[in-house]
Amino acid sequence: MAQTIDCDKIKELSAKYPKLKEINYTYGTAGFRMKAEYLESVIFRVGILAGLRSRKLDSKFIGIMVTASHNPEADNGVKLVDPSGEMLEQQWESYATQLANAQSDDELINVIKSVISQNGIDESKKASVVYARDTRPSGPKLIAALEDGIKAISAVGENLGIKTTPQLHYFTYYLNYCEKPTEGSCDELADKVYYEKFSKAFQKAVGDNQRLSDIYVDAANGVGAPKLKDLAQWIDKLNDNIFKVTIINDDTDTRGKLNFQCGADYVKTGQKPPLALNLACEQRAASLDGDADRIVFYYVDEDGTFRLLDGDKIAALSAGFIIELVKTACLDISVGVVQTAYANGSSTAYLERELAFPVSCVPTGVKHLHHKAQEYDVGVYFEANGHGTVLFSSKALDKINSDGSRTTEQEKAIKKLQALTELINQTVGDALSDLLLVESILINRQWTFKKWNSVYTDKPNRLVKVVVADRQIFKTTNAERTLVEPNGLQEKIDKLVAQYKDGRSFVRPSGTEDVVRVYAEASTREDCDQLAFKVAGLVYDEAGGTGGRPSEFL
Ligand SMILES: CC(=O)N[C@H]1[C@@H](OP(=O)(O)O)O[C@H](CO)[C@@H](O)[C@@H]1O
Ligand SMILES: [Mg+2]
Repeated sequence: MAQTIDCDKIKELSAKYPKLKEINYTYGTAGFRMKAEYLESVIFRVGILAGLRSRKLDSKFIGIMVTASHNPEADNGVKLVDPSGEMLEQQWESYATQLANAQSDDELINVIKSVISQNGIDESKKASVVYARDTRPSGPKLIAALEDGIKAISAVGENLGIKTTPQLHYFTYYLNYCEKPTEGSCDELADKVYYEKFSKAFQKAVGDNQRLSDIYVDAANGVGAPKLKDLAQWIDKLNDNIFKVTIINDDTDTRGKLNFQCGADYVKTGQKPPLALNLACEQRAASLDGDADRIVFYYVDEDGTFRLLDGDKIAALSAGFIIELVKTACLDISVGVVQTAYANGSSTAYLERELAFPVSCVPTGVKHLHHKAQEYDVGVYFEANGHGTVLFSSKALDKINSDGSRTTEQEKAIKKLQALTELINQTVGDALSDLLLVESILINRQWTFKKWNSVYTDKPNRLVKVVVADRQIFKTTNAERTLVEPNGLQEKIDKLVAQYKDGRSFVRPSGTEDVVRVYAEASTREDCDQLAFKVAGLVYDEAGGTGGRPSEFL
């Protein structure tokens, strides 16, 4: 008789992690994310769900990442990763929410049984999961809860220890689809295959070109610091004169430092460098976030102005380079770009009008961008905040990797494209892979940051948070650019927007924080700030603002 789930074992282990009655959990854009102390029961149950998903998918490894990315150090979170390294399938997000909210152990068992029957899961199959965490102090305790969940569902778990989120995504794919050497721990192997792959591809992508000036990388005092250090050493071993990086904010030991006044989110939101980084004119710098899946670049120009090269600029740089190679190689491959409403209006205009790319706008959250990008032969997607990657379809890969008689120039372009397909982490946006991608393009083009920045000029923009009593009352449509509810609010926003030249503003509830976000852009900084302030004030006054009313920008 086929083995069935061991309800007693589940109940016994679950008793260690009772659900907090008052909390309603939701698997949102970033999985589950909140104060770490509320997460033990959730993470225990995520272990169970991963086991079920693995059984459903022929015992393939399911990935689990424990991280809260750019959130404050006291927060934590968890995300599930599907076998090919992509984000969890949508239907299973709702199972995750149902499991997390089961109030009693009996209810938990019922949800498990219902997932099993709805999916026709063979309970006797082997279940395999692979998991990692970032550097947060709450990580070890949550990993212990996860391991109990894995045990409860009788799955086999591979612990990768401390990794970046994209490393976990890549290694989940690797375990399922690449040949795995038998010796050595998975923890070490995950680092080795990652460093080897990306350092070699970088070497290939830069070719014989001259290196550029040194670059400072702010690692947000997170996991990106040790991993980038190792990766840079691997690159050095292949070519010690091509990439000189100085890592700052690399303290992963001192409490309270993670993401504090540093990191990609701080820099992008504040449009200023991390604290304690005094940039000389045109000194190149970049910031990662706490789990190293996002990156933004920046410098200060002659008159002291801070210049941010965000996800939109990364998309423009990479799409522009790729299309040039595709054209030189005379390949019949379409390249499209996917953005969200937060993309700067100038970037969309540049991509559509000057580079003639098809550009789509989708709701916030990488999964939406990723899915849309899969519709192109080559899909370039980046959120403005610096999270993104490039996807090469199998059609594109076949054409890039096929043999044929070619001119020397075409051959060179093909080789570069091949190198890019290896250099880009196609499972998910990856700050370290994106850093190398940008660096290799700039090296090929011999471009300074200033030159890169000059491809188009960002419209002044502003992102504001408004705290309201209930953000769930905000409902949007049109890829989140239009409010449907609260009733009548969109018309009022439209009236404000119409008062500003090139004005654009939209309002949506955050999926990761208990706030409503207001975005505004206009042709001048003054207009933009005024528009953002007015829309934020409108939201506060008309939709249950609490705490302080948004203040004007100084
Ligand atoms: C404006 C903004 O940057 N929003 C971020 C943020 O989502 P919100 O739903 O806006 O809280 O976190 C997401 C997950 O990291 C990221 O995908 C998204 O881009
Ligand atoms: Mg992140």
